[in-house]
Amino acid sequence: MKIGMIGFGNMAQAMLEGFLLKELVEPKDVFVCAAHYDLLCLRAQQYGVHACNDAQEVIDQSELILLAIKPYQVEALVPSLDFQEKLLVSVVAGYSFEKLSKLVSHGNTICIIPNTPIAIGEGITLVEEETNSTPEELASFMSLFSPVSLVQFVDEAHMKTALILASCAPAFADLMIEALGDAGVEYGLDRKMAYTLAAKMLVGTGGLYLEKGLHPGAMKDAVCSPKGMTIKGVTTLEKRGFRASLIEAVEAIEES
Ligand SMILES: NC(=O)C1=CN([C@@H]2O[C@H](COP(=O)(O)OP(=O)(O)OC[C@H]3O[C@@H](n4cnc5c(N)ncnc54)[C@H](O)[C@@H]3O)[C@@H](O)[C@H]2O)C=CC1
Ligand SMILES: O=C(O)[C@@H]1CCC=N1
Repeated sequence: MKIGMIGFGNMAQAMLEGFLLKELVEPKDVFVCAAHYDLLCLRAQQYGVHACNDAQEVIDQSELILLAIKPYQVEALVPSLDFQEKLLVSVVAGYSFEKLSKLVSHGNTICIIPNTPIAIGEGITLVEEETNSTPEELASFMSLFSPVSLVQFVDEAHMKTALILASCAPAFADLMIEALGDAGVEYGLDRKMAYTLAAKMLVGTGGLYLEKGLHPGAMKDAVCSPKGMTIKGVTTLEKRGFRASLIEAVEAIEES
């Protein structure tokens, strides 16, 4: 399948890396454009994909088009494009199907929110339930995204909350890896090893939940021995409002 990417920043490159890793597309079948052509050419060369002059050229060359520009760039660009009855898959946060499809000429639309771990085939892709895509188009979309991510269909009312947990929270996890890494370095661990331990701990703890389905509180209790080491850290985090901070972070985005 020939795929196009309008916008070739962090999210587009993460998706492309996942698709290439799982051999879902070949670089010669990928067409990309971005705001700065010279920089685009350099990045496109790194992946072996085609750099196009503009978004219309991307659409001309592709069968399925991914829209990966910033939300504030959508109104100025999308209405000027002719999608030629091809499928547009938008990753733009804050653009529901109802809002985006009004701007799309001659093409069906699926609104999704992926997350950056899609680059290693461990992503989450939230898909807004409302779409005008055909069953064939939906099957094409699934063939691309299900090998690289957990695909979850979500109603429009809950897309924002789901995207905070799936797509914003990787940044929270990164803060945790960085902070635990700093603490490890403070006590003499090599920095790379400290980050690796923290990162693998997050992957394994998440995996344990997904595999066993235990309550997170029960998983925490299983680590805390009576009068042991872990409970001292847990009670310190509770006094400092660790869980409340995470809840407030979600609320801050939700209410923005
Ligand atoms: N970064 C993330 O983790 C996630 C991002 N998203 C969504 O992905 C979209 C892109 O975000 P990022 O990749 O993080 O931003 P970015 O700033 O890294 O990339 C934006 C890209 O759009 C290009 N662009 C700007 N104007 C253009 C135009 N007129 N024609 C063609 N390309 C143009 C820029 O050159 C750049 O390549 C946003 O709408 C965001 O809401 C969704 C889920 C997660
Ligand atoms: O921060 C943002 O706006 C984008 C959307 C979700 C993750 N990154």
